[in-house]
Amino acid sequence: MEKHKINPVLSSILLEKYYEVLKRKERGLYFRPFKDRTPIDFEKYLEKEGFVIIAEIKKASPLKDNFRENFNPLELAKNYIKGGAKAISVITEEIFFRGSLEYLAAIRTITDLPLLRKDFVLDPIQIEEARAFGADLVLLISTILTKEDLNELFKHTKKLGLTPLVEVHDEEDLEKALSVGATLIGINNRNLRTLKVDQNQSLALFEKIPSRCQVIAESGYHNPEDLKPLIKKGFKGVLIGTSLVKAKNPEKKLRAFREVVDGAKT
Ligand SMILES: O=P(O)(O)OC[C@@H](O)[C@@H](O)c1c[nH]c2ccccc12
Repeated sequence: MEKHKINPVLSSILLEKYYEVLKRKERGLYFRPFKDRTPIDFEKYLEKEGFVIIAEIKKASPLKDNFRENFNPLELAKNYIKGGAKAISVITEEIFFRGSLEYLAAIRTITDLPLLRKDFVLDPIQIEEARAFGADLVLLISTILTKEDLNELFKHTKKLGLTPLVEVHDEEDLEKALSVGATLIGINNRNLRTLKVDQNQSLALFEKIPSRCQVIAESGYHNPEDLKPLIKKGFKGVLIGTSLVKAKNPEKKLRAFREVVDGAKT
């Protein structure tokens, strides 16, 4: 696939998002349950934590419908908390991932852990939503944004007191992220143009990131042993979705990942 040809699934998602943004702008944002809450400074939080596991609430994906029977986002979040998650990522995209902003707000009522709004953010109004529904962090995906848009969204996120997690997949994405001043970077092992996952992507791209940045590895982690090379290299954390959501016992699965993290400390 040519570099700039966007995957048809991704272009459908982006089209849906433009439409959602238009609807939101027309309707306005009236329900703002957490508008007075002070968000957590996630970069400071990371400095005092060791390697963190960010556990993701992910009902489905464009490639796989419903990862678990009887999906209950609150139950899952409780399992993650008991299993030792240091932050929770909540996918809020509704059509392809079957997520919801409601899940985000509901989870905020049961925990003080940092929460990430995971969506395809194209417009500042989505950052206002994230803040209103209890998020601390917002994912900004470098691949789908121009440098100008990334810059505007990055500044807006900071202005609202939230932390931008800028997601990159390759050097071109990274160059954009660094040019807007990103200091918290997520390397997605999944190429959003081909949808293929390669764990080596994180390890390779890490080398190109200046040491002032804190780096999180994202996607495709199923085996606890896979965290060892990340910890050794100096990653600050990992984002895990599918393997936890699919697990019979997500709390136990998370504990297995945690054991590798705790073991690496000694
Ligand atoms: O389910 P996985 O392979 O553990 O991956 C989680 C997370 O990295 C993935 O859901 C993700 C990373 N970047 C995204 C952007 C949009 C939607 C989803 C994502």
